[in-house]
Amino acid sequence: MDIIFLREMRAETIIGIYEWEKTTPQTIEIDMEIGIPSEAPCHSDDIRDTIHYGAVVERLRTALAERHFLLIEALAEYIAKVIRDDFGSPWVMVSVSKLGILPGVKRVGVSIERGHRPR
Ligand SMILES: Nc1nc2c(c(=O)[nH]1)N=C([C@H](O)[C@@H](O)CO)CN2
Repeated sequence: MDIIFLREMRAETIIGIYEWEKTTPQTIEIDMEIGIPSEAPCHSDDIRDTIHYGAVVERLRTALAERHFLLIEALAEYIAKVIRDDFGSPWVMVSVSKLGILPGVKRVGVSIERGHRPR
């Protein structure tokens, strides 16, 4: 399967289980691997045959500005669902990191994989 990857996308969102986190936006970092439905764009050279990565980023930035989650797990699940349902990806890997939230830890996060990845 061919994969589009996006690394270290930063976004502002309300995320967290503690009271201060429910009012203060935090910067999160998102890494994505997005399976594309076919090899067609490699041959056609046509953006209509693939997933427009700019459209993914725009869609997620809008959603993250509006949606609030408690857990990074739930946020990662939401992102995976958007990519699969709205962009038609058969397989995604999504990692969400919080930066500098724990003393002595540069970043902490979760990675999830959804859908089927054909060999
Ligand atoms: N597995 C998780 N553990 C924790 C989460 C989380 O989203 N998933 N969140 C927090 C707090 O919001 C924390 O990031 C604030 O310091 C704690 N543990």
